Amino acid sequence: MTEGTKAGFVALIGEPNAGKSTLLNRMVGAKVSIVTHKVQTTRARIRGVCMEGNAQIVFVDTPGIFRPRRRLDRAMVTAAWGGAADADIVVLLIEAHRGLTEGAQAIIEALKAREGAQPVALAINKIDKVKAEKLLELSKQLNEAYPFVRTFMISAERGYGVDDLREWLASELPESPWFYPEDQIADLPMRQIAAEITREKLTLRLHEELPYQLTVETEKWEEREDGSARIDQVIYVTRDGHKGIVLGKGGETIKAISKAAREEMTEFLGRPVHLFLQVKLRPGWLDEAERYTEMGLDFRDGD
Ligand SMILES: Nc1nc2c(ncn2[C@@H]2O[C@H](COP(=O)(O)OP(=O)(O)OP(=O)(O)O)[C@@H](O)[C@H]2O)c(=O)[nH]1
Repeated sequence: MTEGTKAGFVALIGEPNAGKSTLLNRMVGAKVSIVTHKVQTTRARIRGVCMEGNAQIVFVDTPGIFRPRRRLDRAMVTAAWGGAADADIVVLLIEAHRGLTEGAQAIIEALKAREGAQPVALAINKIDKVKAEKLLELSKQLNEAYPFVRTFMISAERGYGVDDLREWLASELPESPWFYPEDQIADLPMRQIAAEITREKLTLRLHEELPYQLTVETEKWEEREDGSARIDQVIYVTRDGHKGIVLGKGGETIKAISKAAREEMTEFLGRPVHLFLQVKLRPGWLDEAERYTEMGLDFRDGD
């Protein structure tokens, strides 16, 4: 079907923790990206697709934009801006209670520096956390800082204002045939979704710096005759000492993580899953090109 249809790409940008994944999940109506309380959980460029009337909106959920220090961080930032560059519309998410932070200011400066760029809409998120007067003031301040084409006040978590934003995005998209079959919600391969699920459980369970230095890969995926799936994954750690932390006393930690991940995968796939996790030491993974490609990032971006 091409007659009267619209389709296009929307990039969600914002500081880490602004609520990009929550907004994406709310718009797409399914758990596509991974939401946790920790910052910087979105490493890969994940897209969700949603239908609004005759329009197909393809979201590019970008990693949080921040000041890059490490090589991996730099690759993430390039991926974030790469997503924005490909998009028809950019939506900048700002946290209502934090306002125009230094980080937000840096993003606005970067937006201004682009040439012939797409329209940028402002979405002030987490409005459930502030009073109305403060919102109006913030909206004025932000619109003075950048010529946003529209301003939306939303709460991604509670769903306030999200329908308006989605309807507006649909109305702005160009006429085009759809990119994906209507019932398809995410183009992220199942193996990668399964790895993201395990990584989310690790992040929730293990605190401080450690989760950041972990990566999960799905090594094998076997469809069984009884309708179940056997999934083998490897958790790579960068230091030998981390292995013990991930395994826990008597393997308790890894067992709990495995159970939680398996339950979520079973629910996601709608059929039984047998999950096998292994922990391996790979000191150099942060610098290995292959790992970056698995995460949807271009290694050269970090140079
Ligand atoms: N109170 C409130 N909390 C929200 C809202 N939207 C998101 N959050 C919370 O903010 C936190 C961060 O949300 P995410 O969606 O993971 O943020 P993100 O921008 O994708 O973060 P990165 O992946 O680190 O870039 C989570 O704990 C969400 O539950 C909102 O409208 N109101």
